[in-house]
Amino acid sequence: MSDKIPVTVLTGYLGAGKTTLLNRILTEQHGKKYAVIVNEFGEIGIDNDLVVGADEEVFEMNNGCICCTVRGDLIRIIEGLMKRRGKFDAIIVETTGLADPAPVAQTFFVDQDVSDKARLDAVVTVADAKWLTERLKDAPEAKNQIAFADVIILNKTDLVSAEELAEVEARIRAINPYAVLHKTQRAAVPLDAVLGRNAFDLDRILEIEPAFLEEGDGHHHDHDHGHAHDHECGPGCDHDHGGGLKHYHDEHMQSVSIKLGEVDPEKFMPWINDLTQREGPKILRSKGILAFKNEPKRFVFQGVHMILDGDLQRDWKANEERQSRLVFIGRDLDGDMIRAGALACAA
Ligand SMILES: Nc1nc2c(ncn2[C@@H]2O[C@H](COP(=O)(O)OP(=O)(O)OP(=O)(O)O)[C@@H](O)[C@H]2O)c(=O)[nH]1
Repeated sequence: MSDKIPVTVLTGYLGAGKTTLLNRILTEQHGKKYAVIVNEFGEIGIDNDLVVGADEEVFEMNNGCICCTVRGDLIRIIEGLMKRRGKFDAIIVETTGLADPAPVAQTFFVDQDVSDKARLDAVVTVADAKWLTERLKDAPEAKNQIAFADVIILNKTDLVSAEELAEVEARIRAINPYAVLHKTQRAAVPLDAVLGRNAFDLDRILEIEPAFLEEGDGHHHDHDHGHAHDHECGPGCDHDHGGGLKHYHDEHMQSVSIKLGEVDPEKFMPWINDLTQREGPKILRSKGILAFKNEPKRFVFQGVHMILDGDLQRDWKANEERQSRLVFIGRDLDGDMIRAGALACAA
């Protein structure tokens, strides 16, 4: 048991602060070596590029339905890591904001090879104090992420009043009275609040999810995809949720990914500001790494609805192509309009 490698699953809805927390963990003086596995919604990997850390290795899982392709991918990556044992002290899995944590957590129990060598240390859920209340109404994944958490990081307390904070905390407690909860700005928590918790409690999960340990028969899928449209699970999906929580895949969620060359900041800044102000309610998440003309540093922007952040970060490396990449995630996005607007910012 004790020589099993601990795995921390980092979850939380789009833009809650998972990468912020991950970077905080990785930049702290910990003297440990972590393997980081990220799984991103959207065609162009941006997140893995924003994870800092010279010592860590970052592995990217495929996009897609976490219960099918991604789970196979997760197993494959972990098995690969196991072959190189001794090199890592722990594994951290950052799931997409749209992922249901159940199938990820389940992997550590139902897959024999994985469960022989790795143990789920804790599910850590980052919650956005500003937006969680809204998401609990329209995004079942957000609720499941809270329900499954052993540790909850209630982040972005700077964006809400004391009353709003108390309200969102009460909502969290109504779903999950057990998790240890930390209120933070910029996900500032001590490392030991998140790692090495030995907190995953299978009995509690079986109470809320009685079928958690049951592997499906490989054909039967009764997880609810949120609407009438039938979801085709790919081969290899052996995932079956019985009773307990409802599990959804939000198939209305789209991502628009754009690549272009150098960008003119004089065009880009007003465009992105205007776009996120106008379309902010629909754009749940936006992010990009931009090559501004005549600028040696990479400009990184991050948006959650209409709240935008952006700054110049590290230099472009000599061997790196000066390419701009943008991703927008949301419902009912006008992809053509967004794409045309972005391309018009070319330098
Ligand atoms: N105001 C405020 N902004 C924050 C805080 N923590 C993180 N952010 C910002 O929120 C945005 C999203 O943070 P990320 O850490 O990228 O969120 P994420 O959960 O990894 O996002 P996805 O992986 O896309 O789902 C970034 O612009 C952060 O700088 C906070 O405590 N307060």
